[in-house]
Amino acid sequence: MSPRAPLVADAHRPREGGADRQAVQVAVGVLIRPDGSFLLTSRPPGKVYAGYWEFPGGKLEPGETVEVALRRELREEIGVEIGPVHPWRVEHVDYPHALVQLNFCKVHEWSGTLHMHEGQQYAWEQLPVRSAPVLPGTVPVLEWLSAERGVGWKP
Ligand SMILES: Nc1nc2c([nH]c(=O)n2[C@@H]2O[C@H](COP(=O)(O)OP(=O)(O)OP(=O)(O)O)[C@@H](O)[C@H]2O)c(=O)[nH]1
Repeated sequence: MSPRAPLVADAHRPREGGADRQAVQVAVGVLIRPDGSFLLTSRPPGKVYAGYWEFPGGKLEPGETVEVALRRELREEIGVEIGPVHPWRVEHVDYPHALVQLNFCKVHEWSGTLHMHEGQQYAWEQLPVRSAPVLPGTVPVLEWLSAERGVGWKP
């Protein structure tokens, strides 16, 4: 099966790194509470798409697996130690600033108290989400969750 074509964000803007740039690997956590609510965080000031809402996570460092990177990112960014990591979906997004491969993982167990170490905001969300705007690469995840839950919702 051929890989799905990347989602293209801000198509009118030039692509940094040219057309054949390598995908940057990103580990992303979908933290889900027993009542089905899930955690969204806002991108910190100073980063691309600052203020946009996303699932917490970040880029893999050299030699890291997705799981190792996710554990590190969630410890660093939101102050929790996560339990089992369940790989869920992979998505490519072609942004002006980078081509990214988003490795979404579900997480149902964690310890520690949420603490936003980078000045983010957070929200435990249900569908349809109230937080806005949502990062382009995050929108499909909300559609997948809607489909899984049988909730008719389009952004
Ligand atoms: N964490 C996260 N990143 C996402 C999501 N959707 C999405 O397109 N991305 C993209 O994936 C990339 C993640 O990079 P990042 O800047 O958050 O990673 P990082 O924390 O390692 O940043 P830094 O080390 O550059 O400061 C960004 O290009 C971001 O736009 C999402 O739901 N969560």
